[in-house]
Amino acid sequence: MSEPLFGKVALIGIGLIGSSIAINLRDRGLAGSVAISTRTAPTLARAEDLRLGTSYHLDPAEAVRDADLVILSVPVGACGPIAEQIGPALKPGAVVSDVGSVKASVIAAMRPHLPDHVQFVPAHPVAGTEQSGPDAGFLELFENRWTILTPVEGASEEAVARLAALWRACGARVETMTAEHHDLVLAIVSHVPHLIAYNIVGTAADLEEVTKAEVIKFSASGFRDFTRIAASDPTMWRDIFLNNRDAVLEMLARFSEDLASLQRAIRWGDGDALFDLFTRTRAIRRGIVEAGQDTAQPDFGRSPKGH
Ligand SMILES: NC(=O)C1=CN([C@@H]2O[C@H](COP(=O)(O)OP(=O)(O)OC[C@H]3O[C@@H](n4cnc5c(N)ncnc54)[C@H](O)[C@@H]3O)[C@@H](O)[C@H]2O)C=CC1
Ligand SMILES: O=C(O)C(=O)Cc1ccc(O)cc1
Repeated sequence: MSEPLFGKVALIGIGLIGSSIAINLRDRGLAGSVAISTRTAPTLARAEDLRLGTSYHLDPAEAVRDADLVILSVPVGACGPIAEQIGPALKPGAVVSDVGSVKASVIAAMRPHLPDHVQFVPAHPVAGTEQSGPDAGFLELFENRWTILTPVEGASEEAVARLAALWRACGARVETMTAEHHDLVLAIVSHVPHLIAYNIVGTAADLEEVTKAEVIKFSASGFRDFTRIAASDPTMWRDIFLNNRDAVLEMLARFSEDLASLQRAIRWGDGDALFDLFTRTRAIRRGIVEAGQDTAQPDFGRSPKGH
């Protein structure tokens, strides 16, 4: 058990990420009290059954009253409207954060609604699974994974350091960068790969000459990995693509060019071009494994609860 890092923490949204944070706060003793707010009564009741917090509220403004730290764990498109709801109820000096997979548009949507007397430190734990909802969370989710902080101008160093300490106490490694750079990096390492997975599974599902039964029966592990990713939450991913539009389109343009050159290599029987690329990409994979960044991969979809 650690010393509580914050007195009262308010968690708005209690899906995979919110519930994983709640479990960390509870099991590691990181908060004096934890107020939970979510949109629907059944989800709130489930959070209470799971003992994820110490008080439960349908009204987010009620949950954030007197909170020292507020974390929004909702689809990125919901962050602006929630900031508008909670803005007037925030305590002076409170740290306000989120966990959204896109940063610049979330900051633009939230900032106008936050009073000057709070410290806004947006964050993104780069850790997750394809599961969602309050039952999906688990203690180890953030273990050895990166959390990226994108503090806005004017946030105090003390607020950034306190939030970083909380994420480290959850087992995460912490890095700070601008929101724009975050969005570019995540477009290539997370958003475009998800789009590729949604696309290939959709393509396979629409084939006429290959039946769905055959796709399931003969799916090799590569295709199965795509289906896991393509099972990710539709609302969450719709919001990510709508909110990281420019960076995703930029990376997709590069991707399409490279795909066209692979197409050409296959058409013209250019085995050297294929072999050279596959050799380079194999080295990248080995680098990831050597850096210890593959450790969470086997857990994805196989959390301790057997998800
Ligand atoms: N799932 C993942 O692997 C990761 C997700 N994220 C980010 O974390 C955030 C939450 O994602 P998850 O926990 O996976 O989602 P989730 O679907 O498991 O939970 C979302 C929560 O937000 C609430 N919610 C949904 N729409 C709402 C609205 N319009 N107004 C108020 N509340 C609403 C839901 O009731 C639920 O409590 C998203 O912004 C996502 O981009 C970040 C890292 C990883
Ligand atoms: O399940 C997977 O493979 C993921 O990639 C999880 C994930 C989804 C969204 C994020 O912003 C970060 C991590």
